[in-house]
Amino acid sequence: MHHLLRNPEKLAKLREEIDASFGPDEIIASFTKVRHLPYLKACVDENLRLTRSIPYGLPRKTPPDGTSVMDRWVAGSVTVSLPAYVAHRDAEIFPAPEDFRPERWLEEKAKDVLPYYIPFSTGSRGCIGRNIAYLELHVLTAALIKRYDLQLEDEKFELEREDGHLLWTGPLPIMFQKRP
Ligand code: HEM
Repeated sequence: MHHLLRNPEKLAKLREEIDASFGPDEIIASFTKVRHLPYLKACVDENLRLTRSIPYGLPRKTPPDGTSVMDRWVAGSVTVSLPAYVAHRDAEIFPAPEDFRPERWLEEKAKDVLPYYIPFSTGSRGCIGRNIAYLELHVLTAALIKRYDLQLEDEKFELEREDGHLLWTGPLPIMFQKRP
């Protein structure tokens, strides 16, 4: 929500898509309905790219006989990790990586970057709750944007973040006004 409020033209574009998909009496649309909204999905993905929930690289151990990691040989039983922060800000993969640009997920080459997109980690220990997370993020974001005009109290407001096991965010003072 913070990214959207800092980028009002993206919020307006998203609202247009959401308004067109809700029926006149609908307040909360079903996931079946909102899951296929391309710009909403792009905003959720762009948010997860920029705001990783785990601030450090999740540790993995190489197999006892060693293995090759990005064309480099790494000995056995060595702890290796790739923080999502680093992968998601590689400018060769995600040009202008600090910008909140949902449009990048709608481009033709979006599928090519998926191996570098790891908000839920990957492999056998990857997040088993990712589908629930997508469901909640889609339904909640769509419902809030449909129902309220949202505005930051101070448009230059910077969100505080604190690294722990998870990344904690500080308060986000938003003004809500019910839409007619
Ligand atoms: C935006 C929301 C979420 C993010 C970004 C996220 C991210 C992650 C990540 C990166 C891991 C991998 C940990 C590792 O590799 O060591 C993980 C694991 C896990 N997540 Fe999530 N998660 C989210 C939501 C959820 C939800 C909603 C649930 C449950 C309803 C959930 C349940 C789990 C479980 C049980 C694991 C451990 C899987 C295992 O070790 O086999 N997560 N999550």
